[in-house]
Amino acid sequence: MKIAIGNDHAGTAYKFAVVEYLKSEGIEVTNYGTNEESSVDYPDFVHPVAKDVDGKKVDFGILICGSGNGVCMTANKYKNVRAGLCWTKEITELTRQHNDANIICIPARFTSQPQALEMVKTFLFTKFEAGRHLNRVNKIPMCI
Ligand SMILES: O=C(CO)[C@H](O)[C@H](O)[C@H](O)COP(=O)(O)O
Repeated sequence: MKIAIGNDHAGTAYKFAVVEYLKSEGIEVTNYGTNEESSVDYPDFVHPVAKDVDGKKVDFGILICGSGNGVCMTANKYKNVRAGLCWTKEITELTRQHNDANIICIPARFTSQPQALEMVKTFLFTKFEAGRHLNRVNKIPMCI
């Protein structure tokens, strides 16, 4: 499995914890996020992740900022990206099972670090249910 990860200054500490977990599992990860806690602009660290997911260079993306919303909005500009904002294990399961999300967006300022790690594990290993959900996911891209 190949993963791309990105974060702004609000997500730096959580990013390091997530990368450590991924590496301990033998998962290949490309880190596009800032490694500093000084203020940066989140889109600069989202576009490379979204491009890799959009171009199917990686299986999944992980994005972390303060609220999770800015990274999510940016990533969802890409045609083949389905980025889901997750704040509980259950929401994370649903974003994979029902929405076939390929990027998880984590709000570092509104989740604990153990919770963020639990969500990452859940996201990577929960399968899309397809069926009725596939019809709906296929209707997401804009037709205009
Ligand atoms: O919400 C965000 C983007 O919508 C991100 O959470 C940023 O991390 C947040 O905006 C950063 O805020 P700061 O006051 O500049 O640290």
